[in-house]
This record gives sequence, C-alpha cells and structure tokens, in this order.
Amino acid sequence: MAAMIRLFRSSSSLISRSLSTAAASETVKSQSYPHSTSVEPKAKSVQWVFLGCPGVGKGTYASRLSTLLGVPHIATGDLVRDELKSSGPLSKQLAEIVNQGKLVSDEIILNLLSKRLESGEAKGEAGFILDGFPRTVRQAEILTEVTDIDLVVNLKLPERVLVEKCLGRRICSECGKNFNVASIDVAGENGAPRISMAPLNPPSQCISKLITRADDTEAIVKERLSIYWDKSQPVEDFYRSQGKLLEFDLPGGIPESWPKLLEVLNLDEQEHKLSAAA
Ligand SMILES: Nc1ncnc2c1ncn2[C@@H]1O[C@H](COP(=O)(O)OP(=O)(O)O)[C@@H](O)[C@H]1O
Repeated sequence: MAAMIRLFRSSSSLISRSLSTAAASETVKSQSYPHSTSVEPKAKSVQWVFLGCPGVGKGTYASRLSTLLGVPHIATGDLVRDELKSSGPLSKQLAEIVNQGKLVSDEIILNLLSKRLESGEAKGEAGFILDGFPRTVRQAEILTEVTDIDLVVNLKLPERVLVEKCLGRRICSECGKNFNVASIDVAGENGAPRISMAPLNPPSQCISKLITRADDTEAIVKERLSIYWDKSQPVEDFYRSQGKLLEFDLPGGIPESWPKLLEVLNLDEQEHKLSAAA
C-alpha cells in the first residue's frame, strides 16, 4: 500500500508540474460554464474533460473541438493503444487488461499521461481536452489536486446505440482515421426521440486496410459498459456537484450533433469565422 501511495504521489507530482505549466497560460475560467459560454477560441487555452460511455463519440467531438480551439486532444485510450503497439515491457501486461475490457491501473495511466503532458509541454502546448481521463473518482480527485478543470462535457446516447456503434467501428491501419459502418436507427423509448445515424464509410483507398479494435467485440463492449456504470458514472456525479458538468444528449450522428454541440458551447460563431477564413 505504501508503495502504491508513493507511486501515486510521484505520478501526481509529475502531472502537477506539467499541468501547472499549461495552466499558467491564459485559461478560460469556469464561471460561465456550464450554463452559458463566452469562450474566445484560439485566444485562450481551455482545460476541458470529455466523459461518456464507450462508443458515444468522445474521441470524435473532442478531436474536432481541439482543432477549433487550438488545444491538444489527449485521449488516454490512444496512449494505451500506442503503448500496446510498442514492444516495451508494459505492452504484454496492458494487452491482457485492455482486451478484457478492464481498466488499467491508475499508476500506469498516470505515468502515460504524465509522459504525454511533458512531451506536449516541451512543444509549447497549452490547455487540453482530456478524453478517457478521469475514469474513476480517484483519478478525478488527483486531477483536481493538480489543476483546474473549466468544463466537463458528458456525452450521452442510449445503450443499444452504444453497442451498435462500437461494433461498427473501423480504423484504417494506414492513415489511422476512424470510420463506422453501422447504420443506426433506434426507436426512442420513454419519451426519448428516435436516433438515426448514417454510416461513416471509409474512402476506397482505406477499405482494404480496415481493422477493428480487439476490445470492440459484443462481450467486451458489454463488459466495458458495465465497468463504466460502476466506476466512471460516479465521476459524472463528482463534477455535477461542482457545477462543471454539461450534459449533452447526442441527437444523432455528426451532421446533427456537431452544430448543436457548438451551439451549447457558444462556439457556433467561431466555427463560421474559421470556415469562412479557410
Ligand atoms: N483513465 C483510464 N483509466 C484506466 N484505464 C484506461 C483509462 N483510459 C483508457 N484506459 C484503458 O484503455 C482502454 C481503451 O480506452 P478508450 O479508448 O478510452 O475506451 P472506450 O472506447 O471504452 O471509451 C480502456 O478500456 C482501458 O483499458
């Protein structure tokens, strides 16, 4: 136990050093979130967290917002998968955990995140959109100890849609882009609206190179969902009680959801300006 605490301490102090540098740059403060926003993207560096079940689209929307706001999108799932691809000593140990849909230890995640933040700091990165972290209340507490989070966006979809989306997910092994071959049309239950999502098909040059994540099988997706309800949903309550949680029910696929998300974040004007300038 003492060894574990020492490891947490050293990991959090690493994170602390990296994050406090990011925080030293001008940061959007939380007073206007989650009810109304007045962000001036690019001019300020946000420190946001994306929460949501496996398959909800955290990576998609966090990545789009990171481009719009000029801050790095840091996904701990990607850090874990990069480590898995390497031949490092951690790789075999991680494969067993991840392929069963279980959570990696806080110690490993904090080390991977610290390394990523340090390399970003060296490149002059400021702010961040975190995706997949924090995933436990303990991780959220550690994050609170080391920096201020401005806003936590909680993306939501019905469970049936989540499973179908995970099973339809494909990645091009060459260009790394994500696609989804699922054609989703789920009737609304208990007064919720119907949800339809057209497939996001790959271009012809990617078709022969598509791969599926080893943890995107039906049994493992269900295991990941049950771990989410058990370990990660309390993180929603953690941030809700701090008034930082912005709940966002996705109305459909990217064409329907992206403009609505920009609207609730008060970023729609900004996107118009950017697309007009492009
Ligand atoms: N913050 C974290 N804590 C523990 N394990 C994590 C964390 N982030 C990622 N992982 C590991 O990496 C896997 C893939 O993460 P991610 O791509 O975020 O998955 P999901 O699609 O389930 O949201 C997780 O199932 C887990 O094993």
